[in-house]
Amino acid sequence: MLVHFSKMHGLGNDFVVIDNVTQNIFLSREQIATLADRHRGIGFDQLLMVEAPYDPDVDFHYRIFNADGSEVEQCGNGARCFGRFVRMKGLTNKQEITVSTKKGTIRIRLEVDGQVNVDMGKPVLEPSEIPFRANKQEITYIVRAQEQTFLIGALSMGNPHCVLLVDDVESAPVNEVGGLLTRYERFSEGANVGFLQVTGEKTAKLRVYERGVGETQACGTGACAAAVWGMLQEKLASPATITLPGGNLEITWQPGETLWMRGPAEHVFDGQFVL
Ligand SMILES: N[C@@H](CCC[C@H](N)C(=O)O)C(=O)O
Repeated sequence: MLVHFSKMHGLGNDFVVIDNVTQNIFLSREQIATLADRHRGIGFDQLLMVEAPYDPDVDFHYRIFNADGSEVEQCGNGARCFGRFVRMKGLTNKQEITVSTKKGTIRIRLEVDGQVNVDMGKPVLEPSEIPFRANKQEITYIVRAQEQTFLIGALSMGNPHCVLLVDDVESAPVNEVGGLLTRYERFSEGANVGFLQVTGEKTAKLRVYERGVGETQACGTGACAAAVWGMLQEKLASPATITLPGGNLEITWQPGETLWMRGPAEHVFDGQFVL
């Protein structure tokens, strides 16, 4: 069987996108991990599946798989590529698309300048919903892992995030500490680990060690989570420009409101593989 796909990226966070509205594809965890291999497969950080809606109030359903084959709840850079993909493939002619995901519904707005703005929903701060095992309703915690102590922010954008404030993001131990905290026991589902350096009232730099992948060029939900954490601590103001290794995202949020994430989405090539 031939599977048609598009290779896309959002700030270098790269994807294989499969139209499962007109195709009927099932991939096992192992098959996804093999396809994600950058030496023996196509190579990608996440695989995105565009599906027909289950709910009549939305336009599409969106499934997301990490490079290790695990299915996850949300992907911000992927959401922008999803919006560009469904328009490019003629699956919709709408400028604003409503999409259900494993955790919640997002709204994707295709703007005239080519940027894509996504209503990512409300950040979740309750520990029981992150899912972070803590009993206090706070978002900054002191945690100990492998005899080291960290001050972390823990919150969810549908998927779980941990954020650490650093003085210099370039020299931050992203692989070492990211690799440790992504599996930290109090995150029952694991976590994406962001290293945030605030550089101005509305600017910050960020590197993210993604759960199920490792460090990526950019993490959209990571930028949302880090911006929210910075704003709640009054270290950052909205709208904030978050600079990731792959480029900039603009995050607009006020407490109690839904969060908007704005940035680019690029198509690289179309291809086919045999299943
Ligand atoms: N790259 C993504 C996040 C993808 C999922 C993440 N690795 C997880 O396991 O939650 C983004 O742009 O948000």
